[in-house]
Amino acid sequence: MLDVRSVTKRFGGLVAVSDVTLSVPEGSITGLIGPNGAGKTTLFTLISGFQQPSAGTVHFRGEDITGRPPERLAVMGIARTFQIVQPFAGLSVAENIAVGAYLRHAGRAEAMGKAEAVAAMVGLADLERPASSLTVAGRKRLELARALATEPQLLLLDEVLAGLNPSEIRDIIPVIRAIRDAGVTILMIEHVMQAVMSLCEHVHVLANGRLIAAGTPAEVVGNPAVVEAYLGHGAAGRLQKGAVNG
Ligand SMILES: Nc1ncnc2c1ncn2[C@@H]1O[C@H](COP(=O)(O)OP(=O)(O)OP(=O)(O)O)[C@@H](O)[C@H]1O
Repeated sequence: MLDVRSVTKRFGGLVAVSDVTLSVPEGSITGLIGPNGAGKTTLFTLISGFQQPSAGTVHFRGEDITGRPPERLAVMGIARTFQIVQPFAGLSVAENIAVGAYLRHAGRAEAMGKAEAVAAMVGLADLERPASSLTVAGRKRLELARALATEPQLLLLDEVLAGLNPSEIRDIIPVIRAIRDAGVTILMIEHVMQAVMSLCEHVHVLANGRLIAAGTPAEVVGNPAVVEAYLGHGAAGRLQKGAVNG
């Protein structure tokens, strides 16, 4: 469904994303992991049209979409969430979700109807309350709902679990799986490995802007290059020695 080919993004002298090639199969939940500053969010901004790549191309369903603006990509069926959740504080929960629904439903009644259906799917109740009164977990669900209300085929999730406690994470994992089961392909940036392990069929690992590993979650967490990217040079060897000695 999505093909990222040799994509590079430079900010002056800094290469935030360096020659990254990856694909996301239709119907999958694909993970994108890596240490802080690896270039994950930058790669999302390039796929979703918020920034232009310095080099490389992005194809969606075989069509070159490189550099197209986010609003055109939304119409094509690509939606994203943001790491820092910023609901319209003066609007109700339902109205916030309807903002996304207006993409495909011109009338208020229709957009609000769509918002209610999406809210039920992500487990948001009490839709008339102001969005500003939601807890962090509620805001994360709202962020998910706003993107879903645009009726995407491809959903890019940027750390939807960040800031949640373990029981909130356990509660939202089935919601993400249900979204995929409803026909939405998902590419997710995630630091919570428990979620990556349970949700993703395939994971790509970025470090210093480069793709350093790809495979099933079990394969990548056992990959010495991945262990070193997270824990520092020589860590894989030290861990192995510790395991043998211990
Ligand atoms: N607009 C920008 N201008 C200059 N440098 C930037 C810009 N956006 C990102 N960077 C730099 O690019 C690198 C990659 O950042 P990015 O936010 O993509 O990493 P990340 O993997 O998403 O990190 P995290 O897990 O902490 O969110 C960092 O060094 C960051 O400081």
